[in-house]
Formats: sequence, C-alpha cells, structure tokens
Amino acid sequence: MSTTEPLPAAEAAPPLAGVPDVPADVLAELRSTWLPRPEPDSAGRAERHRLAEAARRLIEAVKLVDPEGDADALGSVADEVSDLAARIAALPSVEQRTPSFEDLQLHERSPFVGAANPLAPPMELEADGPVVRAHAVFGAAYEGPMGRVHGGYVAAAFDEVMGVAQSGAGALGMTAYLTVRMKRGTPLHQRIDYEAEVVRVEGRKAWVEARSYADGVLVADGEGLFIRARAV
Ligand SMILES: CCCCCCCCCC(=O)SCCNC(=O)CCNC(=O)[C@H](O)C(C)(C)COP(=O)(O)OP(=O)(O)OC[C@H]1O[C@@H](n2cnc3c(N)ncnc32)[C@H](O)[C@@H]1OP(=O)(O)O
Repeated sequence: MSTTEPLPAAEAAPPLAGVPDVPADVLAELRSTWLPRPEPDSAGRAERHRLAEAARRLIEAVKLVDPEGDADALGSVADEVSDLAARIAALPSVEQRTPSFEDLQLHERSPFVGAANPLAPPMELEADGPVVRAHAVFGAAYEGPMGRVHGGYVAAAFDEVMGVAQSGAGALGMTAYLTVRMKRGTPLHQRIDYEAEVVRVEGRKAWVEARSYADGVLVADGEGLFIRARAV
C-alpha cells in the first residue's frame, strides 16, 4: 500500500467472500458499539463524559506545565488534583455493578474512541460498512519525537481502526499481529485521518489493511491479522 489515493467509499465496497455469516441482528448490535456515537443515555453519563474531557485537558496541561515556573503553585495544584482524584475514586465505580450495554460500548470505554476514557484523544469513527474511516487529533501527551506522535500510539491507533473494521465486517477476531510502516512522523495537534478495510478472510483469520494521513499526505500504512476465537 504505497498509494496516497483514498480507499473507495464504504458504500461502494463489494461483499467480502469468506466473511463468516454473522446474523444481521448480531452485526447490527456490534456496529452499534462504534457507529454512530450515541448520545449519553443519562445525566450521570453526560457528566462522566464532561469529567473525562476535563481530565484530558488536565493531562495536557500537566504534560506542558513548566517545571521552571512557580514551584509553590505547582505543589498547590498537585495537592488539589490529588484530592480530586481521591474524591472521584470514592464515588461508586462501574466495577462494583454488572456493566450495562452502554458501559460496554466502544464509544464509552475504548482508549481511542471512548468518551468516558480520558486516555482517548478521542478518535471519531466516521463510516459504516467494511471500510472504516476515523480521525483524531493527538495532543502533547502523545509526543514521542519532538512534535510527533509516539510510535506506540501510532501503532495502537491502527489496531483500533483495524479492529473496528474486522469487527464491523463480521470477522470478530483479536489482533494476532500488526505491522505498521511509519513513513513520516505523525504530527501532533492536527487532524490525522485513518481508513481500514478487511482484505482477506480464511476461516477464523481476517487480514486488514489501513492507512493514516496528515493533511492528505500518507504518514503510515500497515496490515494486521485478526483471529476469531474457536467456537466453544
Ligand atoms: C466491537 C469491537 C471492536 C474492537 C476494536 C478494538 C480492537 C482492539 C483489538 C485488540 O487490541 S485485541 C487485543 C490484543 N490481542 C490479543 O490479546 C490477542 C492475544 N492472542 C490470542 O488470544 C490468541 O493467540 C489468538 C486468539 C490470536 C489465536 O489463538 P488461537 O488459539 O485461536 O490460535 P490457534 O493456535 O488455534 O491458531 C489458529 C491459526 O492462526 C495462526 N496463528 C495464531 N496466532 C498467530 C499469530 N500471532 N500470528 C500468525 N498466525 C497466528 C495459527 O498458526 C493457525 O493457523 P492455521 O489455521 O493456518 O494452522
């Protein structure tokens, strides 16, 4: 995959031979975990999303704050944030009850697209069908080389969009391997576009290809093998 031509529109992609025959209602439910991003189903969930967004801003601010600045001010906010963390930890935890469907949604919990996960940029998923399109902006907390996204996060973003592509196509596997060619640095603070599609399925194995672009320029491409668990 060395072209910078975008993949064909999802609607135009032909049905993929070999994809297991997953019942339509099961596929629809799977796809509903990533597209479209649902509105919060409760006031509490909306506030949890607002909290996660505030935590993202906190992470970014902590990453960027100057240690040569006012040490007393730094110490004071460190105490306050520590107190806040303790207050949040004292609230009821999702791990103390049976998770709901909404709790389990990728859009809720994922470290890439999860609205409730402050580690998620968050990435936005854009398309239905076998071709997944996504975009994300990575802040300073994701920095590896100066001004560029850390290679581990570059690869992890591919895992997410490839995982969604094979899941959405009904392959339902887990990543067995992932190869990412980092052709240029992935810049921080600007939109990175992704596209991924299942290219081959054999039995429980699905091969997925993906590409990422910054301002229309190919920055990385790769492929992965996803293997569906044996039927039990
Ligand atoms: C709505 C959800 C959307 C999801 C979005 C998020 C996506 C995130 C995706 C992930 O990050 S998944 C988490 C990271 N991956 C893992 O934790 C996987 C850990 N590994 C495993 O659980 C198992 O190794 C695995 C399920 C991948 C395979 O175990 P199996 O016991 O099913 O494999 P088995 O030994 O039966 O081998 C089946 C075939 O696959 C081949 N194979 C197995 N592992 C392989 C490997 N690593 N590389 C290449 N080939 C492999 C194996 O040779 C064999 O080939 P043949 O059928 O041709 O003989």
